[in-house]
Formats: sequence, structure tokens, C-alpha cells
Amino acid sequence: MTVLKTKMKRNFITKDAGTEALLSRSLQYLKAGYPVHFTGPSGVGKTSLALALAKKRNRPVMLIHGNHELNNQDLIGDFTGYTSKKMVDNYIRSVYKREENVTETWKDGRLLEAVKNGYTLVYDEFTRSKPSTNNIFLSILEEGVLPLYGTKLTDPFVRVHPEFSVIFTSNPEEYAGVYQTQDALLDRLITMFVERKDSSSEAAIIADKEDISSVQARLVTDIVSRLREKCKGDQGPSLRASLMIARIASEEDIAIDGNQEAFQKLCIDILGHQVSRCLETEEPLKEAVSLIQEACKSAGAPQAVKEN
Ligand SMILES: Nc1ncnc2c1ncn2[C@@H]1O[C@H](COP(=O)(O)OP(=O)(O)OP(=O)(O)O)[C@@H](O)[C@H]1O
Repeated sequence: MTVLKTKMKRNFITKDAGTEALLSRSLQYLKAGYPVHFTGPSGVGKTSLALALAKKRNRPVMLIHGNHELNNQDLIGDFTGYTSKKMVDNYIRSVYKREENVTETWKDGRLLEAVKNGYTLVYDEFTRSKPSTNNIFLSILEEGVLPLYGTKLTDPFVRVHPEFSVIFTSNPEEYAGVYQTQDALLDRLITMFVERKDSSSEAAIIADKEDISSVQARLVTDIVSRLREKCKGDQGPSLRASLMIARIASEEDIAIDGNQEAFQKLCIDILGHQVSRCLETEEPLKEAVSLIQEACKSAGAPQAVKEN
């Protein structure tokens, strides 16, 4: 179970006005009692944004990851076994009394725990769970109750704590492994699109998180943005790839210099497969390698990068 009750280590950086504004609007919606839903392509920072927003509420945070095997037992809870209590009374030698009590042990599911205690629930990638599993959120969001169906508990439902709130994240529906969401659920959420940041905002995040300068960070994000432009739609390498390049280069002492072979090789290893997947040519991998080399060379050495 993932309950993030203590201070979250993950550093969320809001250096661009767009992210700052999105965060503050989302907080207003949560305060007004509406669940917020962040959607957008992979690696744009939806989960990070959801966790940063959850942290602002100053309530314990419960994190659930959507997956097709998630079910009502995980969410509501289940009987996990038996507890037995045995009492043997042999105080008087001739009298032997034995009493045994067996009770079933119940363990609250993650959703029930969050609902009862007024946690902030971050339901990451919720469209990876089956729509039938997510139906339970309809009663929570509409009637303010969590129905305890399918359990042997005597209460039919649990009332939702007034401090309880939910933040959902999802990838768009064309992504592999996601289910279509029922309109009834989407209708109850405030859905906001999280867009890719521009090269300079991504560079600010990287320079903050990794041990490299802002000029070096900008060189990395410029290469990645240039390659992203070759991909259609929202495909292509994300901020995650730029962070990988920055971290490995810094830890392995690889000079962040587009003219250096070692750096080009690092970029090819990290970006090659992703770039090749979004190219519609006869030999996508070969084409991806030459595009990466070209992007590295035109970025050149860090001092050649101009800050905006
Ligand atoms: N504003 C930010 N500040 C700091 N780090 C960030 C920020 N935005 C994104 N990141 C970093 O970028 C990476 C991708 O972010 P995240 O996992 O939140 O993206 P996502 O959109 O949820 O991706 P996916 O859809 O693949 O799950 C992570 O390493 C995260 O720490």
C-alpha cells in the first residue's frame, strides 16, 4: 500500500507560468470539492503535478496506480484470514475447559482508508483499470458514499469524509493498455490537459534536479525538442529522456557537448528507439541515428547555446 504520509521527497519545480497557473487553478477546484483530472502525453509531468497538488492540501496522500487487475478487494478491502483465540481453563485438576473463538480479519482497502480518513487520493493512470472497477467512483463523487458491495460487512456503505479529495491522471485514449472511460465518470471530473513544456522550461527543471548547469541543460533539451519535432502528434522523447541524458552524463563524466562522440552515443542509446518508432521510413532506426547525430552537431558545445 502506498500512503505518503511523510514529507514527499519528489521535487516539483514550477518555474514556468503555465504550470504555476495550472497548479493554482487545480487547487481552487479541489477546495471547491471537485475532483481534478490531468491528462496528457507520457512524461509531461502529470504524476508529478498531481503529487505536488496533493501535497498542497496538507492531508495524508494515498497513491493508487491503475492497472487491469485492480479490483474491489484492493479498493474496498477484504477478509484476509482468521484470528483464533483459545482459552484453556484447567484451574481445577478434574475440570478441563477449552474455549475457542475464531473471527475473520478484515483489512481496509486503499480507497476505503482514504475515504474514511479524508486523505487526498492520487489515482495515477486510472484508465489502466477496468471501467467496471472505476464505477465505484461514481457513488463517491455523486452521492458522497462508498458502497461496500461484494463484502460481508454489515454496513451497506461508508460516508465520504469531508476532507477527502481525488486527483486522477491518465494518458490519452490512443495509448496502449488503456480503457475508454465511461462518460458518467468523466462528466464528474474537471479534466485539464497537461502540455509539453518548451525547451527552456524543461531545461530549468533539469538544471534544478541534476548536477549540470543551465546552459548544459538547455543543450540537452534543445536536442530532444528538435527530435520531438520530427515525430507526429504527441509522440517522441519526453522530459524523462532529457533527465536520463543529464543524469548519466553528469554521473559518468561524459562531456555535454554535441560534437563529442561519447555524448552522441549516449543520446543515440537513450533516444534512438523512441525516435525510430515515430518515423515512417524504410529504415527508421538508421534514420533516427542520423537525426540524433545531426541534432547533436547543430547543438554543438554548451557555450554555443544562447539562453532566451
Ligand atoms: N515540474 C516538474 N518538476 C520536477 N520534475 C518534473 C516536473 N515535471 C516532470 N518532472 C519529472 O519528469 C519525469 C516525468 O514526469 P511524470 O512521471 O510526472 O510524467 P507523467 O506525465 O506522469 O508520465 P507518464 O504518463 O509516463 O506516467 C519524472 O522524472 C518527473 O520527476
